[in-house]
Order: sequence, then C-alpha cells, then structure tokens
Amino acid sequence: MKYRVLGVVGCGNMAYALVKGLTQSRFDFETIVGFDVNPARLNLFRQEFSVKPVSSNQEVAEQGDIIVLAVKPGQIRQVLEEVKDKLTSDKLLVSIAAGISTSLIEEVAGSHVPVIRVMPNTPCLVGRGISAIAAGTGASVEHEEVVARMFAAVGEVCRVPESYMDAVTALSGSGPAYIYLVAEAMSDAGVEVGLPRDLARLMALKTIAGAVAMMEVTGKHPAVLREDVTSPGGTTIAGLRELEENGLRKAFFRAVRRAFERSMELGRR
Ligand SMILES: NC(=O)C1=CN([C@@H]2O[C@H](COP(=O)(O)OP(=O)(O)OC[C@H]3O[C@@H](n4cnc5c(N)ncnc54)[C@H](OP(=O)(O)O)[C@@H]3O)[C@@H](O)[C@H]2O)C=CC1
Ligand SMILES: O=C(O)[C@@H]1CCC=N1
Repeated sequence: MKYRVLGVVGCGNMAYALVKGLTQSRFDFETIVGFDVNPARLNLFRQEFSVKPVSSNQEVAEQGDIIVLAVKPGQIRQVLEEVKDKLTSDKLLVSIAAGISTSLIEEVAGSHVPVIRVMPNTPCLVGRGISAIAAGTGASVEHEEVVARMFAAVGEVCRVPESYMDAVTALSGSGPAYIYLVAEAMSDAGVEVGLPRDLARLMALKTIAGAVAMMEVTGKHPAVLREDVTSPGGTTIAGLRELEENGLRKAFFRAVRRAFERSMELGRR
C-alpha cells in the first residue's frame, strides 16, 4: 500500500513542527490535507507548507491515507466520533496525543483501523526530534515500518512498548521545554553577573549546544565530561555545589514524575 496523502487533524504547534520537518526532508507525500477549527492556523499551513485546507475532519479522513491526530488529548474522542465512518482498514491512523492509548482509539474508531501511537517532540521541526512509537493491536509490522520511516525523516525513532509512553512523554515529549527553561535561567544568571543580555544568551545557547555535541560525538558519560570541566578548587565545583544544594536533581526527578502522572491523567479523562 502506498501512502500518498497525509491528513492532519489539528494544525497546532506539534503539527507545525512535524509538517515543517517533513516538508524539509526527503519523505515525500504527494499532498498534505489539513483541518483546524481555527481558520488562521489552517491558513498558516496553507501559506507555509502548501497544505490543502479542507472544511472538516471528515474530509481529512476521507482524503488522507495516513491521518495524524494532532488535537489536544481531551479532543481525541470527539474527533474520532466525527471521522470514524471514513476510517477503513486501508487508512493508517497516527495519534501523537499525550496519554491516549491505542486501545481507546481502537474502541472508538473500530478495531479494523490500524493505529500507531507516536510521542514526538518539537525539534522535529529542524530534523532533530526524538519519537517513540508503539503499534496498536490492529496494526501490522508494515504499518509500524511506514510510520517509523516517516518520523525518522524528522529525527530519531525508538520503538517502545506502549506501557512506556507516559514516561517518554514526560521525558522527551515535554523535555525541550525543560531545556529552554534552563537556557533562559542561564542567560538571566549571566545578566546578573554583568553580561549584556545578547551576549549572555549567545553564551548560554552555544554552551548547551556544545555540551550536547560533546555527549553525542565522544559518547562519554555526562558525569565524565562534567569532571573534565571541573578543575580542583575552581569555579565549576563552586557552581555545581550551588546547583546540587539547591536541588537541581530533585527538581528534575519531580518534574518528570509530575509530567508522567499528568500524561496518565490525560488518558483517564
Ligand atoms: N506541543 C508539543 O511539543 C507536543 C504535543 N504533542 C501532542 O500533540 C497534540 C497537539 O498538541 P499541541 O500542538 O501542543 O496543541 P495545540 O493546541 O497547539 O494544537 C491543537 C490544534 O487543534 C485545534 N483543534 C481543536 N479542536 C479541534 C477539532 N475538533 N478539530 C480540528 N482541530 C481542532 C486547536 O485549535 P484551538 O486552539 O482553537 O482549540 C489547535 O490549533 C496534543 O495531543 C499533544 O499531547 C505531542 C508531542 C509534543
Ligand atoms: O504539554 C503537553 O501536554 C504536550 C505533550 C508533550 C509535550 N507537549
């Protein structure tokens, strides 16, 4: 089965990152059709990515071969009710909604519809996403393969048991926001010790980018790389001590735990 038309239900932030990443990649859909209740969003997708705007989710489901559900988790059930009559076994449904299980989707859409659940993140926009994928009971290995290739065009893909999805959501789905907060906090901290704001921001961003590249290129454990920066009796150990005493690790443990719980809550609504 050749999947020529991508259908996008909900043209929000994550759909934007995905569609932009895909249009810049070699993964080729003949057409992308989309619908959003907000006409401004649909117009943006039309202007930026030549997405063909249609006037309902039903039309997306009718015209799309692969249909990506990119509305908020609380809207998934209603959207599925709207489109289920258009969903045949030769369609492929991809849900990126946090917390929403493939079994819930199959329950509403019908078990004849192949469903793949994906948790991507916004760096898909620049081809540097990380996406976890898990197949529903009605999806074949081939279905999973198609979706893996699609998301591999915008970053890395990991196949995971569906039971990992809430944890993945809390770590890599939400994770970019944690890092933007760190970048912002580092920039402000630089300003506080006297750097001009632009310079502080540049230093913070390039330091984060350089540190990420060091982890990727050397393959060394972060703790080893951290020790290389930490001269005895020097500045780094003084700064690290403050971060530890102020509960940086604890804050991350708590943040990821709370996001994990929230993902489960979203699935229960
Ligand atoms: N943002 C992220 O980094 C990630 C998000 N996700 C998942 O992606 C999904 C979308 O998240 P996100 O992009 O952040 O959210 P957004 O609110 O930015 O996008 C959702 C879009 O869907 C529109 N919408 C609402 N109801 C309908 C409807 N019935 N039919 C069609 N469109 C509708 C919304 O319009 P309006 O705002 O007017 O209601 C909005 O434009 C969520 O399920 C989320 O869990 C997954 C991974 C990462
Ligand atoms: O904040 C959210 O709920 C979504 C899911 C992961 C990232 N954004």
